[in-house]
Amino acid sequence: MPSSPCEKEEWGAKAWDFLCNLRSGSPLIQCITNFVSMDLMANTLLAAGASPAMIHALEEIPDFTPHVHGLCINIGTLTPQWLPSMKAAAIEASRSAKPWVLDPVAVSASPFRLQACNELVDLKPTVIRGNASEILALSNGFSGPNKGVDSNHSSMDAVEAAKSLAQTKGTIVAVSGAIDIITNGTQVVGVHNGVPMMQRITATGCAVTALISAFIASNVEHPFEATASALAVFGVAGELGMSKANGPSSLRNHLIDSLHVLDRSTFLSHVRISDL
Ligand SMILES: Nc1ncnc2c1ncn2[C@@H]1O[C@H](COP(=O)(O)OP(=O)(O)O)[C@@H](O)[C@H]1O
Ligand SMILES: Cc1ncsc1CCOP(=O)(O)O
Ligand SMILES: [Mg+2]
Repeated sequence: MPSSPCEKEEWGAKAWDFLCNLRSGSPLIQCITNFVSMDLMANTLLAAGASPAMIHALEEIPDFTPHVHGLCINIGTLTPQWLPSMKAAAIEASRSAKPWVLDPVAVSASPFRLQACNELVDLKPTVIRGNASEILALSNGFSGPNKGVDSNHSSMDAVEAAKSLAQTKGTIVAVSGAIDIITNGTQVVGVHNGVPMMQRITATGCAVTALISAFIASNVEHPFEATASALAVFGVAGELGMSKANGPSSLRNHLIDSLHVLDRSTFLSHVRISDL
């Protein structure tokens, strides 16, 4: 549904303010993530103005996690050895009232992964962000053949699954895709930013999940709006980067550069967030 000019301006201004809060506060974000995404995730957080720390040893969680502003947990290269760290960090974040985000990468790939994800969801993430196939699988408890870490569904196919997951688990759910969907179980918002070539760079989904962690850590009173804002900022950076890129490899660099230099008027002229 196209947004009215007033609605568009309100969302744009809000999203820009949330980015300013992130830049001025420079939140410390702990990421327990897959080996593929560590570099892009850390560079995305730095370009946005946050401070990333990829710290995942179980022995370090009690010392380190109480001091972070936000936490990002991503099961992309999950092994039984990593799961206890993820759970301990999630428990510590909840105990110290720090927001945290779960990225259920390839959740349907195996019963082990689905079970691990369900256990993490029970630890009450502030936000779950996945692609459409992942949110459909997590919401429906489906484990079976899918397209690995990539999606073979459109985000719009997962609106009802996302709402149901948000309602039953009491969390915010974000489904990325051509239109990013954000829901708390009742309200549903769409972000119409980004370019299709973002799917041709590995770990862009992981990176935007980390960016959501930084946005909600910097705007703790408004996790729903901050989640939509993070997706819009990342999408706009992708659009600006695409105007200079020749393909996925240069887009990756130009997206990071665009995120770093993003200014208010450029952002406001590109942002497209609306109620669905
Ligand atoms: N067709 C598309 N058009 C515009 N942006 C897209 C498209 N597909 C994905 N994106 C953007 O790429 C980023 C990664 O999303 P996605 O590819 O769905 O995640 P994942 O890598 O976890 O599968 C998100 O910011 C999303 O908005
Ligand atoms: C390719 C791959 N394999 C395991 S994790 C991973 C990265 C997935 O990144 P994204 O979910 O952002 O596409
Ligand atoms: Mg992903």
